[in-house]
Amino acid sequence: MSTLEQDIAALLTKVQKARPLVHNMTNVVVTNFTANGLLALGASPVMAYAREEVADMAKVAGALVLNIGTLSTEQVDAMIIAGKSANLHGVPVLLDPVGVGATRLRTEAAERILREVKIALIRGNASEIANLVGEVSDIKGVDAAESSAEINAEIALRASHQFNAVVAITGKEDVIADGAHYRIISGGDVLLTQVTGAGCLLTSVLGAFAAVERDMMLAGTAGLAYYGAAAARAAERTASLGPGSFQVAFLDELAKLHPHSVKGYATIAEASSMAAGGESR
Ligand SMILES: Nc1ncnc2c1ncn2[C@@H]1O[C@H](COP(=O)(O)OP(=O)(O)OP(=O)(O)O)[C@@H](O)[C@H]1O
Ligand SMILES: Cc1ncsc1CCO
Ligand SMILES: [Mg+2]
Repeated sequence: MSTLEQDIAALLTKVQKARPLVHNMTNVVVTNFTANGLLALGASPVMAYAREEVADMAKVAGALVLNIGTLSTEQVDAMIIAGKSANLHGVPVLLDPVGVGATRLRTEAAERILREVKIALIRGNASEIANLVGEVSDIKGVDAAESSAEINAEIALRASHQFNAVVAITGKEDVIADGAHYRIISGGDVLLTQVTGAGCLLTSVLGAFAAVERDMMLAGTAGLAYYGAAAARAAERTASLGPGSFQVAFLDELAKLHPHSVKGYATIAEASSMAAGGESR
């Protein structure tokens, strides 16, 4: 195994042993799926929203995940309280900017969160991250328009500079960037697009990895690779049956993940920044 493969394998074991508490402030569509997905992975989910308690919950969590999928102004106020508490106590904060660019409320909420809270990792689809960096990109509700991995890598690098955070853009291929480098992770299955909240759960899964690893580029890479591998494994068994069977099998595969599960099901390609030629190493 390469060093990176060894590092991400060690991280999966760490998540499974530590069972990190992930505090999710997420949307009403995906709440149950997110909790079950985190449990399957081996993490401990908690959802807490009241402004009176979020600072206390974020303080004791391993990671805080902010997801604006069904936001209200009151909820964003509470997210900022939680985020500031997490920042104060060294708890990594992740942002899923669901539907940014689709409405002014969403765009302004994401901008406000990024201004007032130090975000360690942002994960969104191509349209969401493009809109965050001020690129005009088609967004239909919460779903992304088509984009290529190379264009996404460039946008992720830009976003990571702009927000001083690691940025993951997911889609057919996932990219993750830390300002200087990016990686392209291939895995997953198109059936994930038929399961609502596949992206939202992924952000929370990245939260579980971020809880046990301070290097967000490494934590994010591990989360993307294992998530993609679990989906590919589930699709192998259930693609002919449809999205319902796939969703169940996917949860099962998250629960069955072991350090070697990525091999043959997801690949990680490493590259330096586009300015340096974007060569694979
Ligand atoms: N065409 C595809 N083929 C394989 N995997 C895919 C494809 N599209 C998305 N995925 C995978 O689906 C997961 C969710 O990514 P996606 O970009 O669809 O999130 P999203 O748009 O935020 O989803 P949602 O809003 O439903 O939560 C990722 O693991 C990604 O790799
Ligand atoms: C469908 C949907 N609408 C708002 S959030 C959400 C879940 C996927 O992001
Ligand atoms: Mg999403």
